[in-house]
Amino acid sequence: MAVYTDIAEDDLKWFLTEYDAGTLLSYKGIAEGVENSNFLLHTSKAPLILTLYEKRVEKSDLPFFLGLMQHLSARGLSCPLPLPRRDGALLGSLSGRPAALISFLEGMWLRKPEAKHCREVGKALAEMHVAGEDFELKRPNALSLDGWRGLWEKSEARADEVEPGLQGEIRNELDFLAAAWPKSLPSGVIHADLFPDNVFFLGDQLSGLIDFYFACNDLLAYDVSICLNAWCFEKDGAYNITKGMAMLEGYQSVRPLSETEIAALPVLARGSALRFFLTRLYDWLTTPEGAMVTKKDPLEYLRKLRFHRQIGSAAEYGLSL
Ligand SMILES: Nc1ncnc2c1ncn2[C@@H]1O[C@H](COP(=O)(O)OP(=O)(O)OP(=O)(O)O)[C@@H](O)[C@H]1O
Ligand SMILES: N[C@@H](CCO)C(=O)O
Repeated sequence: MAVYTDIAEDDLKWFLTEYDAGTLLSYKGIAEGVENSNFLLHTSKAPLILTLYEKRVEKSDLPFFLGLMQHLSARGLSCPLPLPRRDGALLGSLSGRPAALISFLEGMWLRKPEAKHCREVGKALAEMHVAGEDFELKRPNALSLDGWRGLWEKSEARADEVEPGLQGEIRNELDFLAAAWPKSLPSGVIHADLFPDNVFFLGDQLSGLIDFYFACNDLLAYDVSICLNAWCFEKDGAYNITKGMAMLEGYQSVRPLSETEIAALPVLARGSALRFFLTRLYDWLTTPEGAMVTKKDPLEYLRKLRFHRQIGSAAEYGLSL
């Protein structure tokens, strides 16, 4: 579930008076998601999403996330649009949490994406990268090299409980990535978490991107590698080159990758696999048994990391070089 904070109906009604959002007809908590508390609201005007930001989200980052959605939406990207309050602010407060109302996006996320969907995702990712070019706010990626090391240090002592030998393997990986990480690739605003549950489709048509709460400034091709990891592997752990090819073609139909970006893909994919391995490992080791949050399997990302280690060139991802 992801309703960490409950809301009282009267508080919500009071909160809504700050907006031109109509009167409350109904509301319910949304079970999906792990980071924040989300509610679906029906008002006399429109369906809306209410998000209460929980402790892992820095309040000082919220203007970046909400401003980015506004910016991308103004440039034609389909993503939730934050509703301004009557005083113009995008952020309010409810049940002691920072809170925002955002537009409801029609569609569903795909449990079994196919190559044609991967192509759409690649294209939408590139469109987001282009639309983000003139976004003025900046947010460094807290989950890049330095952040990985910090996260690892919190889990390291217990890592071998998850798989024997992990301690040495991950230490070596961090050292490798610190030495090999590309320094001068094109950078800009990246989504940084564009997994299937953050992309909505209506039929086969992509209807929008959600969940910009990891968005930041980083290497654009790193975002591509996140999507290859999240979309192009099968449940049995095998890389699906047809999906990879479709995703990369979709991306390059909007923003062609440079030769240096292409050459860096295997290293970037190792980094992004490690990033999701580490956050999942930390959650795995720290989420108490019985908590109502579904823990995600860190080993899925360890297997992906091992796959990228034996990649010889980006052609193996489905790129025609
Ligand atoms: N704008 C929106 N329109 C429609 N549904 C939405 C919208 N925003 C969120 N949702 C619903 O709420 C769920 C959780 O949202 P979201 O992924 O942003 O939460 P989160 O807690 O930040 O999750 P995550 O674990 O992915 O970081 C989504 O899967 C979707 O069902
Ligand atoms: N997409 C992340 C979780 C939310 O950020 C994962 O699958 O580990």
